Amino acid sequence: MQDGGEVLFLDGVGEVVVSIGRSGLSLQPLHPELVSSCWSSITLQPKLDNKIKFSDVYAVELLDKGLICGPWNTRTAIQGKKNIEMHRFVVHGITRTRKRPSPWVPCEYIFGHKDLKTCKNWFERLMACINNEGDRPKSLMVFVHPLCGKGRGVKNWEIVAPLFDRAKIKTKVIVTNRAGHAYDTLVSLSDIELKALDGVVAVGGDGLFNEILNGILSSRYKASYPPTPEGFGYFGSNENCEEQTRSGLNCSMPTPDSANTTFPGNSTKCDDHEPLLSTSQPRGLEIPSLKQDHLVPFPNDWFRLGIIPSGSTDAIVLSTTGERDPVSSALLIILGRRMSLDIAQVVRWKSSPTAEVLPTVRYAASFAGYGFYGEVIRESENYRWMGPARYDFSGTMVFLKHRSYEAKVAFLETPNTNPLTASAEDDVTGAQPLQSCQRRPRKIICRTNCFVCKEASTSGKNSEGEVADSSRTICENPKWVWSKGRFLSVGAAVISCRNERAPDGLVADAHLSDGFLHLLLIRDCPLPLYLWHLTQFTKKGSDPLSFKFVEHHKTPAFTFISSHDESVWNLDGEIFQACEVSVQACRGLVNLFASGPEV
Ligand SMILES: Nc1ncnc2c1ncn2[C@@H]1O[C@H](COP(=O)(O)OP(=O)(O)OP(=O)(O)O)[C@@H](O)[C@H]1O
Repeated sequence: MQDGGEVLFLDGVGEVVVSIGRSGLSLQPLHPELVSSCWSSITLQPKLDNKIKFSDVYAVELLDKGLICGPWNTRTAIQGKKNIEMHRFVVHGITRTRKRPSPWVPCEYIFGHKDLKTCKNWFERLMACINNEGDRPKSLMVFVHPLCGKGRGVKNWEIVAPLFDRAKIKTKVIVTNRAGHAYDTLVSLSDIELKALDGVVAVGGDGLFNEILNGILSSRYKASYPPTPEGFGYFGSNENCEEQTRSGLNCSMPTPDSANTTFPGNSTKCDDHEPLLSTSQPRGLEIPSLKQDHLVPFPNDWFRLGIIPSGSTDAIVLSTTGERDPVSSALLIILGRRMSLDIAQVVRWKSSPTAEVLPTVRYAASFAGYGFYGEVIRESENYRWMGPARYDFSGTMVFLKHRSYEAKVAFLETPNTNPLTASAEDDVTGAQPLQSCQRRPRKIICRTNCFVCKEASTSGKNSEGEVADSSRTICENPKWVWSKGRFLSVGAAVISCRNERAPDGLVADAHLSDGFLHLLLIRDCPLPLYLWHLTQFTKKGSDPLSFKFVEHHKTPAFTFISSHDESVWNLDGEIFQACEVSVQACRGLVNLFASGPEV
């Protein structure tokens, strides 16, 4: 190779001078007059940029000797293309599809040279450059849910698996055979085994992702339970909980006996009706000890979770990438994109008013909802045979019942918790007409490189790359605010929860890692008004939270108490029976193979 680059043949372009820079390859066609713009419209061939960034190259391969096409232009199309047999190597990159700006598709640049040694030399140098791109995963565990969506899990994995092979990423693939399979596998994985992985990927929907999240965190994340308001809590009555009072907040620590009494495989005592619990086999699990030093503490800076969207809603993927495209998501994983994600820690104190107090921890990545949201999930279980259409059907049924629930909610007010809608006292009857709220602040939408999330995540890192656990010290001068009455629903969105029905999500300006929950309290109101509110979610750019019967509070934590017998919550689309819960946002608790929504 000479200074200033080397002449190689590029398939469809002809001779180009190729040189390696710090961040990518530069290409200069030797005969630009011969290069037609239409060559790039051939599938897999990218628009000819003068630069191929290493951060966008997901694999390099040496090919057998074969034909390389000359410049692809109108003249060659008429006269016939001049193909030359050469030694070849291929650079696999990504490009955007023409129709929409966002989804990524793989593309390839095939280079040729008459000398095999030259090709090998280029191949090795490029491999070294790609390997220098930090953060790319080398080993992943992949769970494939064969029945998710309309049975798309296996098919989607078959589509993207060759990309992982090409990128030389080792994948241990497990096709789940029951609910709870992924959870059990991850809980029983030793820390040494987990440490050998760069991440875990769900080929499924939000439910499989939730299972993986809980499987990873339940025994490895040790933190205080969420703060609770004065007068609430079972610290005296439960020997398993150590009372802690910090900054005027009640905080209790999960203990070996209490922290992990929740999910399929490790529930010792269960008064739930969660489908996961009934289908998994209970088994004795090692209970994590607080004194045990985990090799994989959470939060940390390296381990990541990924999703290849294949479910019926895929709200987590849509909210974190802006797309619902298995190939784009696979490329984000392979290229090692990273962003941190807040997680809601949900502690159930009681599953029903008469049940004994048994703190049970669950984690949710997108949403925790009660009332309407919980009922829809419970009802939809009766209509599984309908497939994803069951949500519309049961949603309509539950809507028509128009049930409201007596409940008390206390949330932490912080300087960031300015009232985003009408105050709780504004409308006790819930029967006021629609009115726009005057005080709603300007929405800052979370996007790729979001400055709001960046600010939050950089403030909590220590020198060893571990992320300081910031979820415990929530705010300096917290104040609990109570909201009581009859609610149609109570929900907490961790992220925007975009989905195909709600293009802006439940909360358009929710951020992926700012450390806050968006608490939505929907007070009882006449059915037509409730319908009006719900239909606003389906319209892009509308403001479904600007009704007087809707309270919207940005808060780090809240506590909920209902005396209703059949209280069910919806956690990331999965059922969770609970009448008393406390919830907190754990800022940046996990990392995701994503770079934020490009919306
Ligand atoms: N092989 C399996 N058979 C039955 N259920 C499974 C299996 N693997 C995972 N599950 C469970 O199925 C539930 C739904 O999974 P997921 O959300 O990934 O798919 P989905 O098609 O979006 O489903 P849903 O519409 O029920 O939310 C999860 O609780 C998951 O744990």
